[in-house]
Amino acid sequence: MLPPVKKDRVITQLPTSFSPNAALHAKDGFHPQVKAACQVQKTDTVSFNIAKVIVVGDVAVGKTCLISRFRKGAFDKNYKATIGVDFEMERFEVLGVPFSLQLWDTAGQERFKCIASTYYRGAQAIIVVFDLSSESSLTHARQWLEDAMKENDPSSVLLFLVGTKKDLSSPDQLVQIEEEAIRLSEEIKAEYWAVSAKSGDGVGDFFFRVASLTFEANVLSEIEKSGSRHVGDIIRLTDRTEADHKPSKRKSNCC
Ligand SMILES: Nc1nc2c(ncn2[C@@H]2O[C@H](COP(=O)(O)OP(=O)(O)OP(=O)(O)O)[C@@H](O)[C@H]2O)c(=O)[nH]1
Repeated sequence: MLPPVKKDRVITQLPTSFSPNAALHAKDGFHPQVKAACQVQKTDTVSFNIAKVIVVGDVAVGKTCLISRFRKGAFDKNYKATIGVDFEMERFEVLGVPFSLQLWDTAGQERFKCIASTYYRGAQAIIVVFDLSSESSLTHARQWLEDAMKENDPSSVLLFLVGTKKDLSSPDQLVQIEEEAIRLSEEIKAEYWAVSAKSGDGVGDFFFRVASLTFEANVLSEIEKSGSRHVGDIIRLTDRTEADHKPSKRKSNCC
């Protein structure tokens, strides 16, 4: 039996995007069909609803710190490279329905890239991270995205472009790099966010947005697949047990 979802992980409304290109993603709230499906479902019939999220980007851009800041509210200034992939699960409740994000933190180091890429498949969201104080990490973002997309269906994956280490840049430096980041995010149809794992700025809002949008996409996809007119069945159709989604660390011979 899983413990109840923490009170500060309860989502009742679609969080606003604080992205500078928010207009691109503006929505009044959750899709009406999603709200209807959630209203009639009985939470005791629901076990787990899960979205796989992969986090990619250059070495030391701050992928691990971004996840730790949200999950543990902590920031570690010492760099410890991710070896291959790390996996974390964060539980939410969205519109009364238990929902989890499987967060796959992949290594940015070239020598681990091959191992990490074997975990890209089946993602519902891809978070491409770059460092706001490093132009080259933004230039490489496109390649990270292309590699991650090779393993996924572009029509069903949500994309986020996240600039980290906002605390390190002056407003003038930020304007310059953000211009390019916003241009890229519009081109690849990603939501752009600027955050700091050190101060926590934007981190919570960002993950709440990821959880809400992936939840909504999951339910809508089930509605479409089932063609069901009985919205009460939708949530039950999307039920997946946590056990069904336990990652199996596959061995790879590719590196
Ligand atoms: N000032 C500042 N430093 C940060 C921030 N986020 C991460 N760092 C620092 O950047 C370094 C790398 O952070 P990580 O989170 O380990 O980077 P990573 O992208 O996971 O690295 P790999 O696992 O090698 O791919 C660490 O020394 C962090 O303390 C931030 O928001 N602000």
